Amino acid sequence: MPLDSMGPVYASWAKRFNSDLVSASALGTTLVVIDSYDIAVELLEKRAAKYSSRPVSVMACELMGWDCIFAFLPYSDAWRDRRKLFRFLLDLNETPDEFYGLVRHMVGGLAISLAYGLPIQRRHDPLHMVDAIPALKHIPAWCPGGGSKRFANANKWMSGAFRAEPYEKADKSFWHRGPNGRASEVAKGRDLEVILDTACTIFATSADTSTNSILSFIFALATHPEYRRKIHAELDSVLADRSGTLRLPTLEDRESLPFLMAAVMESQRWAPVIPIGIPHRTTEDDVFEGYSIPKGTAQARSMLNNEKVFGPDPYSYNPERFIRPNATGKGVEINPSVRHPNTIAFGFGRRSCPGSHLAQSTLWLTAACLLTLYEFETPASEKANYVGPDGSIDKERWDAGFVCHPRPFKCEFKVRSPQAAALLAELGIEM
Ligand code: HEM
Repeated sequence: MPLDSMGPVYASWAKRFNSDLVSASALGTTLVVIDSYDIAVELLEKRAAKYSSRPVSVMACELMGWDCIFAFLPYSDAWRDRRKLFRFLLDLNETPDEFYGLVRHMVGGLAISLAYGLPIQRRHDPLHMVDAIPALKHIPAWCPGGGSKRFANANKWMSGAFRAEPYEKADKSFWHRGPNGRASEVAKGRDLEVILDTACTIFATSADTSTNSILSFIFALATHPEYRRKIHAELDSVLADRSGTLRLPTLEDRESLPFLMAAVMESQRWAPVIPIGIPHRTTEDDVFEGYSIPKGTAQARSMLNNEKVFGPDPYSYNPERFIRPNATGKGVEINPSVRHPNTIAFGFGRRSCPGSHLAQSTLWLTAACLLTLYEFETPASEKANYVGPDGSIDKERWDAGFVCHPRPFKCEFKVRSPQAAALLAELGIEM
């Protein structure tokens, strides 16, 4: 059973056995790999009452102390309570180089503000946890045992620090947030454990995932300058006024920037942040098209690199797979007949990602602002380390555990035009 690069391995099983449903057993646990969107919907959504628990991970929960993150809890009242409070907190807010650290800091700060209502300073925040995002990638996705106890102990302090330290600092913000005291009413009626777990879950689940999705996007465009140039032209046509003065993009611009949207969609597909999803676990025996799926079976997915869904060369970065000429024939638009990767990337049914809208907005807005202001590219001397002669990315470049991200890569940023420099100056950012 692979513990690394699971997405591509599971996809290769589906291909080898020519089946959208492949089962494997190890250490007394059965795992079913689903390689079809329709089957995932049928089992994980339509039969959600049976398919919404999680495999018990001794390593993650008991040894590392991550059971405070409700993403790993079985389907239970404890999970329901935390998930309800999570929704409330989101609604309330509505809304190895330097750049690695900056992306981490930005996303970590957003997560802390959401979870605890604390403002985050630009860098070197006294709330140092922002820069020490929990290493979700180390958590074995479904394996009930496994992993070293020494490693687990070394990580256990993190869940304590993530849970207790910021809460103490934010305590007041729960009781005083909002002019009508809505937060106070909701928070006061709940057990402190639920509040601590929910806030810590927001931070733990959003920071690592969003950071990695942004880093993958930067990596994709740093190694594919031809697409970056197309996006720059598109941004200029939408964001510059007649005199050439640029403005920053907003979420309302999404539809007017189809190529940028396709580039974002393709980076989510090409480098899935959670390549096999977080496995679900059945709580009752089931039968699907003659196959028996016993109680306790874990299900993982591997569909984002599926060529039946997304077309040929699924391991190549190619935003064009999502676009088609528009009605005027002069521009392009998103092709609605190709599946949107978000319908897979954020999971299925009752356990699907409750932060998906926030994650999508964060990724799109970061991508749009970065490209409006900067050019970035891997230095020519480094390129051969990342990209093969056929344009494909070396698989060794990915740290492909449970949560996937590009390994540290070199990337040079420069302000892309005098108009971009003027916009930065207007924003008060000194160059
Ligand atoms: C690119 C970013 C992200 C990706 C790709 C992602 C993906 C996922 C996936 C695949 C799952 C498992 C779904 C399933 O079991 O069917 C999940 C669960 C979860 N996600 Fe996300 N996520 C992202 C960002 C976020 C953010 C920003 C937040 C919080 C603000 C968040 C909060 C959660 C939580 C709490 C769960 C557990 C849900 C449960 O077990 O009930 N995620 N996410």
